[in-house]
Amino acid sequence: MNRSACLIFNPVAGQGDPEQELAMIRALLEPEIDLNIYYTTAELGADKLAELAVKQGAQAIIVAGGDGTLSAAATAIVGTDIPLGIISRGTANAFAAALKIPDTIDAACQTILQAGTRYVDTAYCNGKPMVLLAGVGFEADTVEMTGPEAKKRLGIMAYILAGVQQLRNLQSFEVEIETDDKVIRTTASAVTVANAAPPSSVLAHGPAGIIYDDGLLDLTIVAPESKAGAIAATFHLLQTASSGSPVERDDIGYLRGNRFKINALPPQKVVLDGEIIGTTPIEVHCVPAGLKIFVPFDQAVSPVEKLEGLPNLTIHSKDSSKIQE
Ligand SMILES: Nc1ncnc2c1ncn2[C@@H]1O[C@H](COP(=O)(O)OP(=O)(O)OP(=O)(O)O)[C@@H](O)[C@H]1O
Repeated sequence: MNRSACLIFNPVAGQGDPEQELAMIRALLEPEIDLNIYYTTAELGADKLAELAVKQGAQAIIVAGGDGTLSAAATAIVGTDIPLGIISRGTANAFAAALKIPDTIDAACQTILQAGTRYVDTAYCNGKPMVLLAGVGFEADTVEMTGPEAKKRLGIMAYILAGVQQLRNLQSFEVEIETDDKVIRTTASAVTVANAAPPSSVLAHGPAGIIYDDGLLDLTIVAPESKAGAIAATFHLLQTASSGSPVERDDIGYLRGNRFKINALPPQKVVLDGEIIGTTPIEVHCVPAGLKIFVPFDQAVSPVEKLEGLPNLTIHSKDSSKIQE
């Protein structure tokens, strides 16, 4: 019997030809997977469609769109244990880059067909699901300056150009960061809390590598004192992001934790997985192993437990004395 999956397809994502892209996805997947195809519309987003797929008991959910579509769908999928297939068709495709999964349609479909999966952490920021990162300050201002027209015209360059423009009027703010065991106060231009981050999200790359399955979040504080310092700090972060080594500058700090409360004065804009969600304060906490995603074979992790299917199975949780059947 064929596998089955719900395919959530955004017909306006990215700069390609959606009809051709859908035809390619169907040609690659349908010989082995029965697809139930849902199209996103301006009114009916990927979050609602993924919610419907979960309710209908989908065996797997495949999302074909940009980061916005993926992020919305993830809202309904976190914690369900339904495997998520990612077919990136957007501008930045930060999810694929951060989670180290292929970003071409062909390779993404092959990855789904191979059926290897692994768990990745997710997080919640002010009650909203977060797969990648929350940026306070500089990054949020950059995203706000990058309009849809510029994205269509320039692709990823639009973000870089907005970032360079933003450096000209670099603002700093007072920030208070609270973890489970300490309160940190400093002056900063950008604070980024990352669960996973592509190399292009340079402001997230203070620590040596952002680990997306360690049950922890990585926080980076960038606090340059001048425009020249900001350029030098950004360049240093670019290097550490590509080499996987930690930063070594006084104006960049980092720490790991499973939850952070961040307050800023004056209040700062906040970008969550590429979308502006409002202003500080924010509270972010990690959801260890919140999503199960299809990954290429060399990254797939064998499950550590398989009990379902055993006869007369009951599992007693020692914590809550709950019985799962
Ligand atoms: N049928 C549709 N018509 C108009 N807008 C749509 C439709 N389906 C989804 N959308 C909108 O598409 C946006 C999400 O697009 P998405 O982020 O996936 O692609 P992108 O902008 O090309 O990529 P990226 O996020 O990488 O820049 C959402 O704002 C959503 O409301």
